[in-house]
Amino acid sequence: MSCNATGAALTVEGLRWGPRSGLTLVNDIGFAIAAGSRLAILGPNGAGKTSLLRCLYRAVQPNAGRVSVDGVDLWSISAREAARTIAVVLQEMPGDFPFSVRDVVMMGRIPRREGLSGWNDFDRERVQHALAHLDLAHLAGRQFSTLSGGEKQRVLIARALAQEPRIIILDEPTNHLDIRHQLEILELLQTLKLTIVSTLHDINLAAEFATDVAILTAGRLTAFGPPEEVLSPSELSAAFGVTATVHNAAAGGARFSFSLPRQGSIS
Ligand SMILES: Nc1ncnc2c1ncn2[C@@H]1O[C@H](COP(=O)(O)OP(=O)(O)OP(=O)(O)O)[C@@H](O)[C@H]1O
Repeated sequence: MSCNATGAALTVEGLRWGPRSGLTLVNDIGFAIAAGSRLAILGPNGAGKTSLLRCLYRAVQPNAGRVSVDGVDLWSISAREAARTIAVVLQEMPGDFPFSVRDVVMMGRIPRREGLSGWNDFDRERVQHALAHLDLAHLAGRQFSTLSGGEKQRVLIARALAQEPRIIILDEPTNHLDIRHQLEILELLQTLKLTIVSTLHDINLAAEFATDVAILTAGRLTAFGPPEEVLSPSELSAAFGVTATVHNAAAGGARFSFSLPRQGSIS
């Protein structure tokens, strides 16, 4: 990753996807974010957040609608070109993965390799840079499978950076992380000039991290916009079926607490 790398604009129009006919998990979704934005996708379990992400990084082809990066339809370019543009950090981590940390980060360079050529000095330099950026240089020789959940997560983010993408898509990147590492990872992502799209379950973290927030409910986009507009008690209460209370809104740093509603208090 070059520290001077820039993000790309992402536009989603009329997006619909389901794994089989009669089952639609992503339903008529549309939004646009500018280059360098950080979009947090929120919503209850099973709302379709991961399914939407899969459409955004070209893991599945939409049944309708389109996803464009800087105005170019993601399905009009090759898979390799898409992989050079979009890096993905997923929740699932293979348990038995016989590679060193350096090898795993090097895998990020695969879409950038020419033909069957081996790694060159530039690839090695990019990997070293990504390792240093995530404070992983001291773990470079360690077997990936021996790392803690938080360390693995940092390695996967380093792999994404080594890819030199314009957009990074992350599925619950703060899972497995203690609060300090959660804040560190989100701060690191904030310092990049790339476009970031991430699902998050922690609404307070999302409020601090995101420039744009999307709320998904039952496969549909029910709210989209800047966090100060979208993250309201009424919107959150409706989406999650809880009672959301806002604190410190006047100080500019809204914080929410949540409780189960008393019967009849949520429509
Ligand atoms: N290939 C599939 N076939 C059938 N159902 C699926 C498939 N993929 C996902 N689902 C179902 O679709 C719904 C949405 O799944 P998805 O993983 O996108 O939700 P999510 O919002 O990411 O959930 P969570 O917050 O729990 O991770 C879930 O009920 C899930 O079980």
